[in-house]
Amino acid sequence: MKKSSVVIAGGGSTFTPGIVLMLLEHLERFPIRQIKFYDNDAKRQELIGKACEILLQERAPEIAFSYTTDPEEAFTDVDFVMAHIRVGKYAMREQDEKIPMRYNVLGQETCGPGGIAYGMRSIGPIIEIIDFMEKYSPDAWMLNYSNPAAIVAEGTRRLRPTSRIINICDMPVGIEDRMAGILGLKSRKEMQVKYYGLNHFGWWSDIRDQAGHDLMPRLKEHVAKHGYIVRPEAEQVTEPSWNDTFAKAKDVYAVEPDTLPNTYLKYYLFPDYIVKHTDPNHTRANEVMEHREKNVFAAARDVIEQGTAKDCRFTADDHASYIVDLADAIASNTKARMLLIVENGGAIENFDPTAMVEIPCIVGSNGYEKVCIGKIPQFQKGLMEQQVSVEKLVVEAWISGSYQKLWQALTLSKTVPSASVAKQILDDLIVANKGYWPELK
Ligand SMILES: NC(=O)c1ccc[n+]([C@@H]2O[C@H](COP(=O)([O-])OP(=O)(O)OC[C@H]3O[C@@H](n4cnc5c(N)ncnc54)[C@H](O)[C@@H]3O)[C@@H](O)[C@H]2O)c1
Ligand SMILES: O=P(O)(O)OC[C@H]1O[C@H](O[C@H]2[C@H](O)[C@@H](O)[C@@H](O)O[C@@H]2CO)[C@H](O)[C@@H](O)[C@@H]1O
Ligand SMILES: [Mn+2]
Repeated sequence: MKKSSVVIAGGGSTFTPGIVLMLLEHLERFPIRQIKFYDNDAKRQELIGKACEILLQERAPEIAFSYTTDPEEAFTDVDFVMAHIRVGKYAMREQDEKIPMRYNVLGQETCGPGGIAYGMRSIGPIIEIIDFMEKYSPDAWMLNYSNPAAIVAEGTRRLRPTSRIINICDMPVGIEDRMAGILGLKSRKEMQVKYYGLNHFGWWSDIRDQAGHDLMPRLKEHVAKHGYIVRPEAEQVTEPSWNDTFAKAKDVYAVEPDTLPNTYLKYYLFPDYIVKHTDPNHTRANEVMEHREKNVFAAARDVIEQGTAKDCRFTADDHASYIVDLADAIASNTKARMLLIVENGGAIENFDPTAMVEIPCIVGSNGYEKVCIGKIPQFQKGLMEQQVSVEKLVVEAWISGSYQKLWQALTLSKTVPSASVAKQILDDLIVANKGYWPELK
């Protein structure tokens, strides 16, 4: 079996050690000869790089390993680019979340004005990474987690339409794990799902077991009472803010009980509730800096100080397993059915063919084939048309440097109450994002 070479772009990410652990766990089915890290922040990447160097040396010394900020070194001789960059890092995520709250509008990493601001920062650097890949390893595939995936995907569709990039999200598989828990199944992989929507904006319309039995009725009964909380009677181990999100799915489901919702729909259907329950001075970015970032970097420091990764506290979850499954599906032509963010092209019959939608695809060595969804209901179609227009306007604004288009994008977002509030938020975001956004005229 051919051994693959992988570069992780955003080497200093909190998710990098998890991906390394997952790659090591799956060497039998997805053999690796080389792992490289690439980041534009040498200092941040060095800690994760040094710790992973020790881990790899102990667990798989045959795998060549290096980390660098030099694009030529990073992108030469690779088969897969696994990208998860955060342009502006947590400091800018904090701004994205706090600025809209000044106007009682929700502040979120990928939804509403925060997601729009993040999108405007991310398009350029993602295109730069695609160009590095195509220059130094033209046959490679880029598997992209970098958010906001919906806007990034539309940006790549417009600016690099023939590039070998696949955009993905781990939220549906995270929810599917919970569904499997609710149903008492061993793994989400025992379910075959039909799902459609935009990224962080979708619905399950059909879920069956391997024998073809409909699992939706049992799931609906549970979600109607408990949302996606698997065992409501037990103590919850998930962070409280995520726990609230999984519980709130109960209310999101009540609005449209024919399907099961992605948790992110709460931001669009209950924005007033979100604003009311958000501390404008301490948002999710603060929580992540105080917990995940602190813990991952402390774990890396421990490995470096002790000179061994024997008892290291790195962990891997769905995020890691999903991207490794995707790489494996391409490398080994597994024809796995996976949710990907792809150009609609008629897969959702009554929806814009140029929209980037999240739907099941069959993945193999030639890339992916889309599963046909057919017609979607009016409620979902209406919401998606509004949201996809926001995403398209953001990309249009980035390409043409248009203040007007970005103002329209913010105005059209279901999370923003009026054009005047949209303008005030936009003007604050322009100041905060100086140096990251193209100049708008
Ligand atoms: N698609 C999904 O479902 C999903 C799931 C989880 C995380 N994510 C995304 O993964 C990314 C990483 O998340 P995190 O919380 O670990 O962030 P993080 O800040 O810990 O890591 C991001 C890394 O990207 C680097 N970076 C920023 N700009 C860069 C550039 N232009 N070139 C190279 N490197 C660059 C930073 O220096 C940093 O080390 C984010 O975009 C996040 O939104 C996506
Ligand atoms: O607030 P954060 O940074 O903790 O999470 C934001 C991301 O949330 C989703 O990813 C989750 C995933 O669903 C869960 O299973 C686990 O792997 O953690 C991830 C990150 O915490 C979402 O899909 C991402 O797009 C968001 O960036
Ligand atoms: Mn996601």
